[in-house]
This record gives sequence, structure tokens and C-alpha cells, in this order.
Amino acid sequence: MWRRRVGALLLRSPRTSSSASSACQSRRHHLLPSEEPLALNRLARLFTSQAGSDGGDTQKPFIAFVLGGPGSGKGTQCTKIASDFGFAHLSAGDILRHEIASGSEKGELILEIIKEGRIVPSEITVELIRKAMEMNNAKRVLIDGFPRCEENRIAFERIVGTEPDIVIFFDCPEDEMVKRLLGRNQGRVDDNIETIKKRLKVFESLNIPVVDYYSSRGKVHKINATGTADEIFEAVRRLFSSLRL
Ligand SMILES: Nc1ncnc2c1ncn2[C@@H]1O[C@H](COP(=O)(O)OP(=O)(O)OP(=O)(O)O)[C@@H](O)[C@H]1O
Ligand SMILES: O=c1ccn([C@@H]2O[C@H](COP(=O)(O)O)[C@@H](O)[C@H]2O)c(=O)[nH]1
Ligand SMILES: [Mg+2]
Repeated sequence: MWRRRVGALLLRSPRTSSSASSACQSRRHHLLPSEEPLALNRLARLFTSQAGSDGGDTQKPFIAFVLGGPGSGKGTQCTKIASDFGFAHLSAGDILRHEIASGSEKGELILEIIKEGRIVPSEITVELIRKAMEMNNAKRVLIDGFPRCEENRIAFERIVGTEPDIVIFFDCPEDEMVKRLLGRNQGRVDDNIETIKKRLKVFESLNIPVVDYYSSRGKVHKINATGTADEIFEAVRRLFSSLRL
């Protein structure tokens, strides 16, 4: 049942991508039509490998997108959710930084984009996330810091063939986010005031529309991200305890 739906979604023409692509990246970054059957095969493997004890039927993982501005505390809260609620934590930013560290040609392109606070082409990020999901083979997945823009969202839904079950949105004032980022001290190339300003602009103009889209579909859970990490996690804990996982 699930795989049939995946197939239908993958074979669907990308109806909305042309209008969304200009808002995020140029169209040359879309998957070529000839690549789609390959994606379908890979995806069939992904969800076939998750057959549970329900007679071998494929089982879709529970997916939570975790969104919020730079420094809103997504990574901090995801670590806690993963540990208390048994989720795999896939940070899109970490996955991209891992690709940079691998020394690949793709990594060089990613590094230049991250330094400028821009958004990496959708097919690069979605493919890396898809691979990470396949390797994790988890039944509950947090996807931290993705999708960054409408084009990312559409590419994920088309290539992975599903929507998130829920979207967590950490709502934090800009001055607090800037303070946290400048104090993070993890040697990130984008934790400097020039890049932070660009990231905040990109967040407002491209990421908020994704939150609005999922709000209109009733999927967004907004969490006040001010206060201590433990105080915020109390609200997060209440939410996750109320979910039927
Ligand atoms: N509630 C909080 N109060 C104060 N500092 C916090 C809080 N939550 C996280 N931090 C700190 O703020 C910094 C940014 O947090 P974190 O890395 O979790 O944010 P993020 O949303 O993942 O950021 P990015 O989008 O840049 O990856 C870290 O140094 C973290 O320890
Ligand atoms: O889906 C994504 C996620 C991240 N990026 C780029 O990486 C940096 C850092 O991301 P964090 O989530 O803050 O770790 C972000 O500013 C983007 O440049 C991306 O392009 N797409
Ligand atoms: Mg983070």
C-alpha cells in the first residue's frame, strides 16, 4: 500500500517545482526525468527494508521536520528528543558538513554556499538525506534544519515520496539567536556576524514560507524557544508525549 503511493508520487510530474524553483535555486539543479526510475528503485529498497511484524507490508517511518531560525536551538532540542523518544536525528547541516569533510568536489561547492549563508541545491541535500535515512533505517526520524525553502520541500516530497507527519517550529527572537550563534564557539565557518545576517534574511524570506505551507496543512507545532534549553524541552516533551508514535 505504502509503496504504491510512493511510486505514484515519484512518477507524478513535478507540477509546482517550476514556480518554486526560482524562489530558491535555479532549475538546472532539478533531477533529470531520466533519473527518476533510479530514485524509485532506491526508495522501494528503503521502505522494503523497513518491513515490520505486520506480515511484511512496508512501513513508512514517522518523520518530523524540525525548523526554526539559525541558533533557535534545533540541534540542542533534537539531541534531547532523540535520546528520550527514540528518534534518529538527521541534521541536514551536519550531513552537508560531513560531505565537505569528505573532500569531495560536491563538498567544495557546499562549503562555498554555506560560507555565504545560501541554500545548497535541493537535489544534493535531498539525496544526502535520503541516503542517511536508508542507512539509519529508523522508524522515527527527526530531520533537523530541512526543508530550507519551498523548492527543498517539493524535491523531498517528490524524491522521498512522502510528507512529514509533523513539523516542529522553534520560535525565537532574532537578537537571542544572534547571541547564541556568536557564543557557540564550535568553529563553524558561518558563525560570524556577516554570514549570520545573511542566514537570518534567508530564513525569513525562504524558510518561513515552508512553515506557512505546513501550517495551512495543520502540521505545525510552534514552540516558544526562549528560556533555558531544559525549559524549552518541557514543552517539547509534552508535545512528543501526546503523539501516537
Ligand atoms: N535555550 C537556550 N538558551 C541558551 N543557549 C542555547 C539554548 N539552546 C541552545 N543554546 C545554545 O545556542 C547555540 C545554538 O544552538 P543550536 O546549535 O542547538 O541551534 P540550531 O538551531 O541548531 O542552530 P543552526 O541552525 O545554526 O544549526 C549553541 O551553542 C547551544 O548550546
Ligand atoms: O537543508 C539545508 C540545511 C543546511 N543548509 C546550509 O547549511 C548551513 C548550516 O545549516 P544548519 O542547519 O544551520 O546547521 C545553512 O546556513 C545553509 O547554508 C542548506 O543549504 N540546506
Ligand atoms: Mg543546528
